[in-house]
Amino acid sequence: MKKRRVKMDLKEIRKEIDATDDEILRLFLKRMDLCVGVAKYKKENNMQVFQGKREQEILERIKSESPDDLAEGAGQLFTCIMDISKCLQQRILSDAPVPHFESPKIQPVRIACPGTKGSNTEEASVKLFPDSEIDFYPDFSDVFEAVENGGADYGVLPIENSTAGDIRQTYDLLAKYNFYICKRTQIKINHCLAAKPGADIKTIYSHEQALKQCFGFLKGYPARQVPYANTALAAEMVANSDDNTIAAICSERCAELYGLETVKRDIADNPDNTTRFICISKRPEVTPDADIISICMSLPHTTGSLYRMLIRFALYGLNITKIESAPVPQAKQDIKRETFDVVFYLDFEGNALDPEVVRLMTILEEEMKYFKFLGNYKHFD
Ligand SMILES: C=C(O[C@@H]1C=C(C(=O)O)C=C[C@H]1O)C(=O)O
Repeated sequence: MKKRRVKMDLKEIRKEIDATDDEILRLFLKRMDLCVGVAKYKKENNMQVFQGKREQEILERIKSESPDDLAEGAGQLFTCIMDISKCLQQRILSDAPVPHFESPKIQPVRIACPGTKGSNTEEASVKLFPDSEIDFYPDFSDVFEAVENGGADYGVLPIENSTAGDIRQTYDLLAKYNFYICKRTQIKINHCLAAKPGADIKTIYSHEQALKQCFGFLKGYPARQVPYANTALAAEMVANSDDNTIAAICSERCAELYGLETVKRDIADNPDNTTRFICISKRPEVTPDADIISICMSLPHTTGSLYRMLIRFALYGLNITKIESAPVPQAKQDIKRETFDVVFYLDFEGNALDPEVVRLMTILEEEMKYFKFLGNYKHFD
Protein backbone atom coordinates (compact mmCIF):
# COMPACT_ATOMS: atom_id res chain seq x y z
CA MET A 1 0.00 0.00 0.00
CA LYS A 2 2.73 2.44 1.07
CA LYS A 3 4.84 1.58 -1.99
CA ARG A 4 1.95 2.47 -4.27
CA ARG A 5 1.61 5.90 -2.59
CA VAL A 6 5.31 6.72 -3.13
CA LYS A 7 4.90 5.72 -6.78
CA MET A 8 1.93 8.02 -7.11
CA ASP A 9 3.89 10.87 -5.49
CA LEU A 10 6.77 10.43 -7.91
CA LYS A 11 4.35 10.46 -10.82
CA GLU A 12 2.84 13.67 -9.52
CA ILE A 13 6.23 15.32 -9.02
CA ARG A 14 7.34 14.30 -12.49
CA LYS A 15 4.18 15.73 -13.95
CA GLU A 16 5.06 19.00 -12.31
CA ILE A 17 8.63 18.76 -13.57
CA ASP A 18 7.27 18.31 -17.11
CA ALA A 19 5.05 21.35 -16.71
CA THR A 20 8.01 23.35 -15.34
CA ASP A 21 10.16 22.22 -18.28
CA ASP A 22 7.47 23.44 -20.66
CA GLU A 23 7.62 26.78 -18.94
CA ILE A 24 11.43 26.86 -19.02
CA LEU A 25 11.32 26.01 -22.72
CA ARG A 26 8.79 28.77 -23.41
CA LEU A 27 10.98 31.27 -21.55
CA PHE A 28 14.12 29.96 -23.24
CA LEU A 29 12.55 30.50 -26.66
CA LYS A 30 11.33 33.93 -25.59
CA ARG A 31 14.85 34.87 -24.41
CA MET A 32 16.38 33.64 -27.68
CA ASP A 33 13.85 35.72 -29.59
CA LEU A 34 14.96 38.78 -27.62
CA CYS A 35 18.58 37.95 -28.42
CA VAL A 36 17.70 37.88 -32.13
CA GLY A 37 16.48 41.46 -31.63
CA VAL A 38 19.80 42.34 -29.97
CA ALA A 39 21.67 40.75 -32.90
CA LYS A 40 19.76 42.86 -35.43
CA TYR A 41 20.64 45.98 -33.42
CA LYS A 42 24.30 44.93 -33.31
CA LYS A 43 24.35 44.33 -37.04
CA GLU A 44 22.96 47.81 -37.75
CA ASN A 45 25.34 49.40 -35.27
CA ASN A 46 28.39 47.41 -36.24
CA MET A 47 28.86 45.83 -32.80
CA GLN A 48 30.46 42.49 -32.06
CA VAL A 49 28.35 39.66 -30.59
CA PHE A 50 30.35 39.07 -27.44
CA GLN A 51 29.83 41.69 -24.71
CA GLY A 52 31.85 40.52 -21.72
CA LYS A 53 30.77 43.23 -19.29
CA ARG A 54 27.06 42.59 -19.89
CA GLU A 55 27.57 38.85 -19.36
CA GLN A 56 29.45 39.49 -16.14
CA GLU A 57 26.60 41.66 -14.83
CA ILE A 58 24.00 39.01 -15.69
CA LEU A 59 26.01 36.25 -14.00
CA GLU A 60 26.60 38.28 -10.85
CA ARG A 61 22.90 39.08 -10.56
CA ILE A 62 21.81 35.48 -11.20
CA LYS A 63 24.28 34.12 -8.64
CA SER A 64 23.39 36.67 -5.98
CA GLU A 65 19.70 35.85 -6.35
CA SER A 66 20.26 32.08 -6.03
CA PRO A 67 20.63 30.11 -2.78
CA ASP A 68 24.28 29.34 -1.98
CA ASP A 69 24.13 25.67 -2.91
CA LEU A 70 22.70 26.49 -6.34
CA ALA A 71 24.59 29.70 -7.16
CA GLU A 72 27.34 27.94 -9.12
CA GLY A 73 24.85 25.76 -10.98
CA ALA A 74 22.69 28.76 -11.87
CA GLY A 75 25.81 30.55 -13.10
CA GLN A 76 26.72 27.60 -15.33
CA LEU A 77 23.15 27.35 -16.64
CA PHE A 78 23.07 31.00 -17.66
CA THR A 79 26.58 30.81 -19.09
CA CYS A 80 25.36 28.01 -21.31
CA ILE A 81 22.20 29.94 -22.27
CA MET A 82 24.35 32.93 -23.22
CA ASP A 83 26.65 30.71 -25.29
CA ILE A 84 23.63 29.40 -27.20
CA SER A 85 22.43 32.96 -27.65
CA LYS A 86 25.78 34.06 -29.07
CA CYS A 87 25.81 31.12 -31.45
CA LEU A 88 22.36 32.20 -32.70
CA GLN A 89 23.37 35.86 -32.94
CA GLN A 90 26.52 35.03 -34.86
CA ARG A 91 24.35 33.42 -37.56
CA ILE A 92 22.39 36.67 -37.90
CA LEU A 93 25.41 38.94 -37.83
CA SER A 94 27.58 37.09 -40.17
CA ASP A 95 27.48 37.92 -43.47
CA ALA A 96 30.96 37.45 -41.89
CA PRO A 97 33.14 37.61 -44.96
CA VAL A 98 34.38 34.12 -45.79
CA PRO A 99 38.14 34.57 -45.65
CA HIS A 100 40.22 34.43 -48.78
CA PHE A 101 42.90 31.76 -48.88
CA GLU A 102 45.66 31.16 -51.38
CA SER A 103 45.60 28.17 -53.73
CA PRO A 104 48.31 25.54 -53.44
CA LYS A 105 51.39 26.13 -55.57
CA ILE A 106 51.62 24.04 -58.74
CA GLN A 107 54.01 21.09 -58.49
CA PRO A 108 56.91 20.56 -58.88
CA VAL A 109 57.81 22.70 -55.89
CA ARG A 110 60.91 23.01 -53.72
CA ILE A 111 60.62 21.31 -50.37
CA ALA A 112 62.73 22.05 -47.31
CA CYS A 113 63.26 19.03 -45.11
CA PRO A 114 65.23 18.68 -41.85
CA GLY A 115 68.17 16.31 -41.65
CA THR A 116 69.60 14.48 -44.57
CA LYS A 117 68.81 11.78 -47.13
CA GLY A 118 67.22 8.70 -45.63
CA SER A 119 65.23 10.51 -42.94
CA ASN A 120 61.62 9.68 -42.16
CA THR A 121 60.74 13.25 -43.06
CA GLU A 122 62.18 12.68 -46.53
CA GLU A 123 59.85 9.71 -46.92
CA ALA A 124 56.90 11.86 -45.82
CA SER A 125 57.94 14.64 -48.24
CA VAL A 126 57.96 12.20 -51.16
CA LYS A 127 54.51 10.98 -50.13
CA LEU A 128 53.16 14.55 -50.04
CA PHE A 129 55.00 15.91 -53.10
CA PRO A 130 55.97 12.96 -55.33
CA ASP A 131 57.69 14.97 -58.10
CA SER A 132 59.34 17.73 -56.18
CA GLU A 133 62.86 18.70 -55.36
CA ILE A 134 63.89 18.15 -51.73
CA ASP A 135 66.60 20.25 -50.06
CA PHE A 136 67.92 19.27 -46.65
CA TYR A 137 68.56 21.68 -43.79
CA PRO A 138 70.35 20.94 -40.50
CA ASP A 139 67.60 22.04 -38.12
CA PHE A 140 63.82 22.47 -37.87
CA SER A 141 64.28 26.24 -37.62
CA ASP A 142 66.41 26.24 -40.80
CA VAL A 143 63.45 24.68 -42.61
CA PHE A 144 61.23 27.56 -41.47
CA GLU A 145 63.94 30.08 -42.46
CA ALA A 146 64.19 28.52 -45.94
CA VAL A 147 60.43 28.94 -46.49
CA GLU A 148 60.52 32.42 -44.96
CA ASN A 149 63.23 33.70 -47.29
CA GLY A 150 61.89 31.99 -50.41
CA GLY A 151 64.58 29.29 -50.62
CA ALA A 152 61.76 26.73 -50.51
CA ASP A 153 58.03 26.77 -51.33
CA TYR A 154 57.09 24.48 -48.47
CA GLY A 155 58.67 22.73 -45.51
CA VAL A 156 57.90 19.25 -44.18
CA LEU A 157 58.30 18.45 -40.49
CA PRO A 158 57.14 15.88 -37.94
CA ILE A 159 54.32 17.14 -35.70
CA GLU A 160 53.04 14.22 -33.62
CA ASN A 161 54.04 10.70 -32.71
CA SER A 162 51.75 7.92 -31.50
CA THR A 163 54.19 6.94 -28.70
CA ALA A 164 55.88 10.18 -27.65
CA GLY A 165 53.09 12.70 -28.38
CA ASP A 166 53.35 16.19 -29.85
CA ILE A 167 56.61 17.44 -31.27
CA ARG A 168 56.68 20.73 -29.42
CA GLN A 169 59.45 22.33 -31.42
CA THR A 170 57.34 22.22 -34.58
CA TYR A 171 54.33 23.80 -32.84
CA ASP A 172 56.52 26.48 -31.26
CA LEU A 173 58.12 27.35 -34.60
CA LEU A 174 54.69 27.52 -36.28
CA ALA A 175 53.76 30.18 -33.73
CA LYS A 176 57.07 31.99 -33.96
CA TYR A 177 57.05 32.25 -37.77
CA ASN A 178 53.27 32.68 -38.06
CA PHE A 179 53.15 29.84 -40.60
CA TYR A 180 50.31 27.50 -41.52
CA ILE A 181 49.74 23.78 -41.98
CA CYS A 182 48.58 22.96 -45.53
CA LYS A 183 48.91 19.15 -45.80
CA ARG A 184 49.39 16.21 -43.46
CA THR A 185 50.42 12.59 -43.77
CA GLN A 186 51.64 9.81 -41.50
CA ILE A 187 54.11 7.00 -41.79
CA LYS A 188 54.83 3.95 -39.67
CA ILE A 189 58.24 4.31 -38.11
CA ASN A 190 60.31 1.17 -37.87
CA HIS A 191 63.35 2.01 -35.79
CA CYS A 192 66.44 -0.17 -35.83
CA LEU A 193 69.77 -0.05 -34.06
CA ALA A 194 72.41 0.44 -36.75
CA ALA A 195 76.19 0.37 -36.56
CA LYS A 196 79.25 -0.45 -38.62
CA PRO A 197 79.88 -4.21 -38.95
CA GLY A 198 81.67 -5.54 -35.83
CA ALA A 199 81.04 -2.44 -33.70
CA ASP A 200 81.34 -2.70 -29.89
CA ILE A 201 78.44 -0.34 -29.10
CA LYS A 202 78.94 1.98 -26.11
CA THR A 203 77.06 5.09 -27.30
CA ILE A 204 73.82 5.41 -29.24
CA TYR A 205 72.97 8.57 -31.17
CA SER A 206 69.53 9.53 -32.43
CA HIS A 207 66.86 12.20 -32.43
CA GLU A 208 65.45 12.60 -28.90
CA GLN A 209 62.00 11.52 -30.14
CA ALA A 210 63.46 8.27 -31.50
CA LEU A 211 65.27 7.67 -28.19
CA LYS A 212 61.95 8.19 -26.37
CA GLN A 213 60.12 5.85 -28.71
CA CYS A 214 62.67 3.08 -27.99
CA PHE A 215 62.69 3.65 -24.22
CA GLY A 216 61.92 0.00 -23.37
CA PHE A 217 64.67 -1.38 -25.59
CA LEU A 218 67.25 1.17 -24.45
CA LYS A 219 66.51 0.60 -20.76
CA GLY A 220 67.94 -2.90 -21.08
CA TYR A 221 70.83 -1.92 -23.36
CA PRO A 222 74.14 -1.03 -21.71
CA ALA A 223 74.98 2.05 -23.76
CA ARG A 224 74.96 5.81 -23.28
CA GLN A 225 72.23 7.68 -25.18
CA VAL A 226 73.07 10.94 -26.93
CA PRO A 227 70.38 13.09 -28.58
CA TYR A 228 71.25 14.09 -32.13
CA ALA A 229 69.57 16.55 -34.51
CA ASN A 230 68.04 13.87 -36.70
CA THR A 231 67.96 10.07 -37.11
CA ALA A 232 69.44 10.18 -40.62
CA LEU A 233 72.16 12.66 -39.59
CA ALA A 234 73.03 10.34 -36.72
CA ALA A 235 73.30 7.41 -39.15
CA GLU A 236 75.44 9.45 -41.54
CA MET A 237 77.72 10.54 -38.69
CA VAL A 238 78.15 6.94 -37.47
CA ALA A 239 78.93 5.83 -41.03
CA ASN A 240 81.57 8.57 -41.51
CA SER A 241 83.20 8.14 -38.11
CA ASP A 242 86.26 6.03 -37.25
CA ASP A 243 84.84 5.39 -33.79
CA ASN A 244 83.94 1.71 -33.54
CA THR A 245 81.86 2.16 -30.37
CA ILE A 246 78.98 4.24 -31.72
CA ALA A 247 75.61 3.35 -33.20
CA ALA A 248 72.50 5.16 -34.42
CA ILE A 249 68.79 4.59 -34.18
CA CYS A 250 67.25 5.13 -37.61
CA SER A 251 65.06 3.42 -40.18
CA GLU A 252 66.36 0.26 -41.89
CA ARG A 253 66.15 2.09 -45.22
CA CYS A 254 68.43 4.76 -43.78
CA ALA A 255 70.88 2.19 -42.32
CA GLU A 256 71.15 0.56 -45.75
CA LEU A 257 71.63 3.92 -47.45
CA TYR A 258 74.69 4.64 -45.28
CA GLY A 259 76.07 1.11 -45.42
CA LEU A 260 75.36 0.36 -41.74
CA GLU A 261 74.47 -3.03 -40.37
CA THR A 262 71.13 -3.57 -38.65
CA VAL A 263 72.14 -4.76 -35.16
CA LYS A 264 68.51 -5.08 -34.02
CA ARG A 265 65.36 -4.31 -35.98
CA ASP A 266 61.90 -3.16 -34.75
CA ILE A 267 63.10 -1.69 -31.45
CA ALA A 268 60.29 0.88 -30.96
CA ASP A 269 58.21 0.16 -27.84
CA ASN A 270 55.00 0.35 -29.84
CA PRO A 271 54.97 -1.92 -32.91
CA ASP A 272 52.48 0.49 -34.53
CA ASN A 273 54.71 3.48 -33.82
CA THR A 274 53.51 6.13 -36.25
CA THR A 275 54.56 9.73 -36.86
CA ARG A 276 52.49 12.43 -38.46
CA PHE A 277 54.19 14.98 -40.70
CA ILE A 278 52.90 18.35 -41.81
CA CYS A 279 53.65 20.57 -44.74
CA ILE A 280 54.10 24.18 -43.67
CA SER A 281 53.56 27.31 -45.74
CA LYS A 282 53.94 31.03 -45.27
CA ARG A 283 50.32 31.80 -46.16
CA PRO A 284 47.22 29.76 -45.33
CA GLU A 285 46.16 27.59 -48.27
CA VAL A 286 42.70 26.08 -48.12
CA THR A 287 41.11 23.88 -50.75
CA PRO A 288 37.39 22.97 -50.73
CA ASP A 289 38.25 19.35 -49.85
CA ALA A 290 40.36 20.28 -46.77
CA ASP A 291 38.70 18.65 -43.78
CA ILE A 292 40.94 19.09 -40.73
CA ILE A 293 41.32 22.44 -38.99
CA SER A 294 44.05 23.11 -36.44
CA ILE A 295 43.78 26.02 -34.05
CA CYS A 296 45.42 27.07 -30.83
CA MET A 297 44.21 29.37 -28.09
CA SER A 298 44.73 30.31 -24.49
CA LEU A 299 41.99 30.27 -21.91
CA PRO A 300 41.60 32.40 -18.82
CA HIS A 301 42.25 30.72 -15.48
CA THR A 302 38.59 30.74 -14.46
CA THR A 303 36.29 27.90 -13.45
CA GLY A 304 34.68 26.24 -16.43
CA SER A 305 36.61 28.12 -19.15
CA LEU A 306 37.64 24.89 -20.91
CA TYR A 307 34.11 23.54 -20.72
CA ARG A 308 32.77 26.79 -22.18
CA MET A 309 35.18 26.65 -25.06
CA LEU A 310 34.26 23.02 -25.80
CA ILE A 311 30.51 23.61 -25.74
CA ARG A 312 30.91 25.96 -28.72
CA PHE A 313 31.99 23.03 -30.86
CA ALA A 314 28.95 21.01 -29.78
CA LEU A 315 26.64 23.95 -30.51
CA TYR A 316 28.04 24.29 -34.03
CA GLY A 317 27.94 20.51 -34.54
CA LEU A 318 31.71 20.30 -35.08
CA ASN A 319 33.72 17.24 -34.09
CA ILE A 320 36.95 17.75 -32.14
CA THR A 321 39.52 15.09 -33.03
CA LYS A 322 42.39 16.23 -30.84
CA ILE A 323 42.98 18.45 -27.84
CA GLU A 324 46.31 18.99 -26.11
CA SER A 325 47.64 21.63 -23.80
CA ALA A 326 51.22 22.80 -23.60
CA PRO A 327 53.22 25.49 -21.86
CA VAL A 328 53.25 28.81 -23.67
CA PRO A 329 56.25 28.97 -25.98
CA GLN A 330 58.68 31.77 -25.15
CA ALA A 331 58.31 33.03 -28.69
CA LYS A 332 54.70 34.14 -28.22
CA GLN A 333 55.23 37.53 -26.71
CA ASP A 334 51.59 38.52 -27.10
CA ILE A 335 50.60 36.26 -24.21
CA LYS A 336 51.19 37.54 -20.70
CA ARG A 337 53.02 34.76 -18.92
CA GLU A 338 51.59 35.59 -15.50
CA THR A 339 48.01 34.96 -16.56
CA PHE A 340 48.12 32.75 -19.63
CA ASP A 341 50.72 30.08 -19.22
CA VAL A 342 49.06 27.27 -21.15
CA VAL A 343 48.04 27.02 -24.79
CA PHE A 344 45.43 24.54 -26.04
CA TYR A 345 45.95 22.90 -29.41
CA LEU A 346 42.83 21.57 -31.10
CA ASP A 347 42.08 19.76 -34.34
CA PHE A 348 38.50 19.55 -35.54
CA GLU A 349 36.72 18.36 -38.65
CA GLY A 350 35.60 21.06 -41.05
CA ASN A 351 36.41 23.43 -43.86
CA ALA A 352 37.37 27.03 -43.18
CA LEU A 353 35.23 28.19 -46.13
CA ASP A 354 32.07 26.82 -44.45
CA PRO A 355 30.08 29.75 -42.95
CA GLU A 356 29.38 27.79 -39.72
CA VAL A 357 33.12 27.25 -39.21
CA VAL A 358 33.77 30.93 -39.94
CA ARG A 359 31.17 31.83 -37.27
CA LEU A 360 32.71 29.52 -34.68
CA MET A 361 36.19 30.89 -35.31
CA THR A 362 34.90 34.47 -35.17
CA ILE A 363 33.34 33.92 -31.75
CA LEU A 364 36.45 32.14 -30.44
CA GLU A 365 38.61 34.96 -31.76
CA GLU A 366 36.40 37.51 -30.01
CA GLU A 367 36.34 35.71 -26.68
CA MET A 368 39.75 34.11 -26.29
CA LYS A 369 42.68 36.24 -25.18
CA TYR A 370 44.81 34.48 -27.73
CA PHE A 371 43.54 32.59 -30.76
CA LYS A 372 45.36 31.42 -33.86
CA PHE A 373 44.20 29.56 -36.94
CA LEU A 374 46.97 27.08 -37.72
CA GLY A 375 45.60 25.76 -40.99
CA ASN A 376 42.94 23.75 -42.79
CA TYR A 377 44.22 20.78 -44.72
CA LYS A 378 43.74 17.23 -45.93
CA HIS A 379 45.39 14.13 -44.54
CA PHE A 380 47.12 11.99 -47.19
CA ASP A 381 47.25 8.29 -46.38
C1 LIG B 1 22.32 39.32 -25.87
C2 LIG B 1 23.51 39.91 -25.97
O1 LIG B 1 24.63 39.28 -26.61
C3 LIG B 1 25.54 38.41 -25.94
C4 LIG B 1 24.73 37.44 -25.19
C5 LIG B 1 24.25 37.78 -23.97
C6 LIG B 1 23.04 37.11 -23.43
O2 LIG B 1 22.62 36.08 -23.97
O3 LIG B 1 22.46 37.65 -22.47
C7 LIG B 1 24.91 38.80 -23.28
C8 LIG B 1 25.95 39.49 -23.79
C9 LIG B 1 26.50 39.22 -25.11
O4 LIG B 1 27.75 38.56 -24.97
C10 LIG B 1 23.75 41.28 -25.54
O5 LIG B 1 24.74 41.89 -25.96
O6 LIG B 1 22.92 41.78 -24.75
